[in-house]
Amino acid sequence: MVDRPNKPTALATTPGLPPQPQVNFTHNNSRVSAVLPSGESVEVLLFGATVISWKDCAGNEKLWLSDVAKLDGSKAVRGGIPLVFPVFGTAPDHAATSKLPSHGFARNTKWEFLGRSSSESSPSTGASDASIKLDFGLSSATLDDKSKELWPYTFSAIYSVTLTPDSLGTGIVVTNDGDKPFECQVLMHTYLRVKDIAKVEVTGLEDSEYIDKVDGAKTKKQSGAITITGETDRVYQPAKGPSEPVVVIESGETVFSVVRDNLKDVVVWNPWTEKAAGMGDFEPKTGWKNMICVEAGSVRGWTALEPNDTYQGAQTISV
Ligand SMILES: O=P(O)(O)OC[C@H]1O[C@@H](O)[C@H](O)[C@@H](O)[C@@H]1O
Repeated sequence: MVDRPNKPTALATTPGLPPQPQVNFTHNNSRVSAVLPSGESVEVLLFGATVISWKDCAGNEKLWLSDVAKLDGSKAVRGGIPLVFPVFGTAPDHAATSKLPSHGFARNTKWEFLGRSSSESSPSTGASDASIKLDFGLSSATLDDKSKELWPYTFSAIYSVTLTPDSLGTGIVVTNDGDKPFECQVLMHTYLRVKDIAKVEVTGLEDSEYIDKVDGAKTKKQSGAITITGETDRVYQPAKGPSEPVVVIESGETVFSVVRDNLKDVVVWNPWTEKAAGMGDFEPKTGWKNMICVEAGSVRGWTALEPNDTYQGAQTISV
């Protein structure tokens, strides 16, 4: 080959364009992470398409992740945002899903990375407003044989994780690709990190009915803001509709605001002392003080999909 002394060298960035979001594959391609030019980042495990980290531009972690969470695909992740599909908890009375593991197979199955798309910073202003969307796919064609046997429906799902400088969005699109109808439930089981649960209140669910899973599944009505003073496991039917934010306030300051699109229910969960002590993958044991799960989903009743029907649901968590 002839050596060319004046050969052009590759440029690290295109001149005139502000820096763009970066995507990296790590841990033997089992994780995908994205960093915005403004410094915010997100990391997603292909196993379960589980978001395991979301950091602000100063590197502060926004999600709670157990110190001993299994990140090797041997168990659903304790923390981050596990995706619950096609059943919430177990449903012994729902024949089609009764045999599935608790919270379904999506959080226990390796998803495929489908690609990224980004919106760029404006070259004219040079503003750091770039965002990135990472897409993941799961379908009956790639599901393991055991799950296929337990839930013999033909489906495809695309899960999108969108990072902007001040928000994280997760959204799912499920399509019935088969010739028989199926029913499903969906939930984004988000573990939000807080400094001290004693100083936390959750607003936006005032006057909403909820099923109290720690009190014999009684139906109750929320009066005022939610505070956490013991084991809490509630399935809310928000009275104000999905665009009314569910807000996590700590020491009087808003720390998270969750807006839902087509996810009609909200689960609020904190295991408190005893339940945390009983979970082998929950560390530190005092971790319940630093987390609150605010889980956007569609879990009261079932979403029925006829052949070719599509269901879409999404949440945006702003900081
Ligand atoms: O331990 P898992 O299967 O991850 O579930 C954690 C919690 O998830 C919540 O969504 C449920 O409402 C709780 O009942 C459950 O305990």
